[in-house]
Amino acid sequence: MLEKANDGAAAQAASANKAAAIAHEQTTHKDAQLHHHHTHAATSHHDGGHHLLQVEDLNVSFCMYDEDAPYFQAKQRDVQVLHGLSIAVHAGEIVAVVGASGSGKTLLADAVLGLFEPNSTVTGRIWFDGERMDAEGLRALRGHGLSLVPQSVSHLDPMMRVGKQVEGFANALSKAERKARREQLFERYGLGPEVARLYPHELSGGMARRVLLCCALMDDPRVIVADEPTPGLDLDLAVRALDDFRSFANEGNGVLLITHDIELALRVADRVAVFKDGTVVEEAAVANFADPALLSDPFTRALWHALPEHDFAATASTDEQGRGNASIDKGGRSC
Ligand SMILES: Nc1ncnc2c1ncn2[C@@H]1O[C@H](COP(=O)(O)OP(=O)(O)OP(=O)(O)O)[C@@H](O)[C@H]1O
Ligand code: NI
Repeated sequence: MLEKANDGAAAQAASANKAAAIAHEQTTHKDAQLHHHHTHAATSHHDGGHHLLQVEDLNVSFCMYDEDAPYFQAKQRDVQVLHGLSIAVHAGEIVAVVGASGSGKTLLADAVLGLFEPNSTVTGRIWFDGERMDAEGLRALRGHGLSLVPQSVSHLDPMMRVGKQVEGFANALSKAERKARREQLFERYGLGPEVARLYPHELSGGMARRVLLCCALMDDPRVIVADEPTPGLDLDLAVRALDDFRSFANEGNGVLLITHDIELALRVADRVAVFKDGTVVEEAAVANFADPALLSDPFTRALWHALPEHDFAATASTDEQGRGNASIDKGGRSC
C-alpha cells in the first residue's frame, strides 16, 4: 500500500499540491494552459528489461463532505477517481497517457510524484527503477530522479530571475556546479546566456517551456512526467516541443506524457495508454493505431475513428464534422 505519511513534509506537500490543483483548475479549464504494455522502443545500457517507472493498481479516492446532506444521510462520502490503474514506462520510451478532461490524468501525475491531497486516499504500488516506493520515497525522488514538467510559466516564481530558479533545482551541487549545469542545459535547449537574467514574464511561450524543462532536468532525472505540456502551441510547435522529450528518452530515460491530444500522442510516443473513467483501458503501441483491428478496447477504436484522417471511417456515432463522439479532444490546442 502506498500510504500517506502524516508528517510535516506530507502536509507541506499536500498543501503545495492543493495550490497546484487550484492553479490547475483555474488554468486548464479557462485558457487550456498547464496544470499542470510492452514495446521495447529502445534498449538502454542501464535497464536490464525492468521498468523505469511502474504503477500497479493505483486507486485514488477523495473524502467529500456534503454540508447539505439530509440528517439521515452520511455527510461524508468517498468519491473514487482512479481505480485499478496500471501503467509502465521503460527506459528509452515515451508513453502517452491520453484521456478526457477531468478523467484523472493529473491525479495520476500527482500520485506518481508523491503529491497527495489531504482528503485523498491513495493505494497501489509504484516502482522506480526496479525499487518499490512508498510516499516518502516518491517525495525524495521528486525533482531528483523523477521530475514533473508543467507547462505554465505560473509554476515559476515571478519575482526571481529564471537562471537562479533553475539552479535552485540541484540542491546537492555546489553553487559553481549548479551554475555550470544550468549553463550546459541552457545551451543544449537553445536558451542564450542572457535568458538567465530574465524574469518569467519576459519569456516567450517557447522559452518558458524550455526553462521548465531545464528545471526538471537540473538534477539528472531518469523519468519525466509531463502534464499537458503543449496546450496553446500549434501542432508544429507542439511537436517541436516534444522533440526535447524524444532526445531525453533516447538517452535511456523515460517520459510519461499526459495529454488530451491523441494526434500529438501518436506523433511522438512509443506507446499510448488510453485513459477512461479513471483507469487505463488499453495500452497500445503507436504502430497499432495504423489499423483499428489491432486495437482491442472499443473506446480506443472509437478514438481511432474520431481521428480527423479517418473522417469517413466513422459510423453511427458521428457528428456532421465526421468526428466520432468518443473524441476526447473537444477543446483542442486552441481553447
Ligand atoms: N482534492 C480533490 N477532492 C475531490 N475531487 C478531486 C480533488 N482533486 C481532483 N478531484 C477530481 O478528480 C477528477 C480528476 O481530476 P484531474 O485533474 O486529475 O483530471 P484531468 O484528467 O487532469 O483533467 P484535465 O484534462 O481537465 O486536466 C476531477 O473530477 C476532479 O474534480
Ligand atoms: Ni489535468
